[in-house]
Amino acid sequence: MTGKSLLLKVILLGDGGVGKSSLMNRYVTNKFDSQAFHTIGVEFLNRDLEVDGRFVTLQIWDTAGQERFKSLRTPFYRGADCCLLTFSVDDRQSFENLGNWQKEFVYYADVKDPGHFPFVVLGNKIDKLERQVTTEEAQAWCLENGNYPYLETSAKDDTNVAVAFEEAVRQVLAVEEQLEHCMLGHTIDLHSSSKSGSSCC
Ligand SMILES: Nc1nc2c(ncn2[C@@H]2O[C@H](COP(=O)(O)OP(=O)(O)OP(=O)(O)O)[C@@H](O)[C@H]2O)c(=O)[nH]1
Ligand SMILES: [Mg+2]
Repeated sequence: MTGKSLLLKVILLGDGGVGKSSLMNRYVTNKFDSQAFHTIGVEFLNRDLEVDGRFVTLQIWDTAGQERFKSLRTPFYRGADCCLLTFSVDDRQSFENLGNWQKEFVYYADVKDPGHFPFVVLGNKIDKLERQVTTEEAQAWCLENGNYPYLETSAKDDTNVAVAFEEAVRQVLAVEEQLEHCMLGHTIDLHSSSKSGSSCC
């Protein structure tokens, strides 16, 4: 266990109305507003947590999903450590737009290696009875598009909300550990006569 707290920026993206602000507010303030207003631009809240013995300050950036606010949200993508691609299970269009959100993020965050960037997909509003997207098709999308973790949440009922943010932290820490491992591999390689040890990057 390390005593130093790590600041991680995670960003919530997805269509207007899927529940991004509700997820952030449920996680940070444990409140739910059934009459929430659309977000204009971006807002952020912090929460401290401990995941697998690591102390983390999670800086959660909540963005406006409506198309007319695109120019207000995209400047805030840079520097994100993890992207939560969010849709609502009762809104098929929001699921079909996941790929556009992924592309928008990669472009404006200037992600150099999208294949290794930690995305997590959230299917929100699972408390609703009338679903338009099944768990299986969401899982299939995640598998095909980068083997991303998929979690089904309800900001209303507080189902899997903490689990979703903890998963985001785990994904970032896993990438960080992989990088450290690669750097260690290179260090060893420099002092070794063999060419092994640098194949992971
Ligand atoms: N039943 C149910 N309703 C939810 C849930 N999450 C959010 N809502 C409702 O869905 C509506 C939209 O939620 P928001 O959190 O404002 O959605 P958003 O993604 O932030 O929308 P934008 O800010 O426009 O991008 C609100 O009326 C919420 O109360 C949920 O898990 N279940
Ligand atoms: Mg919002």
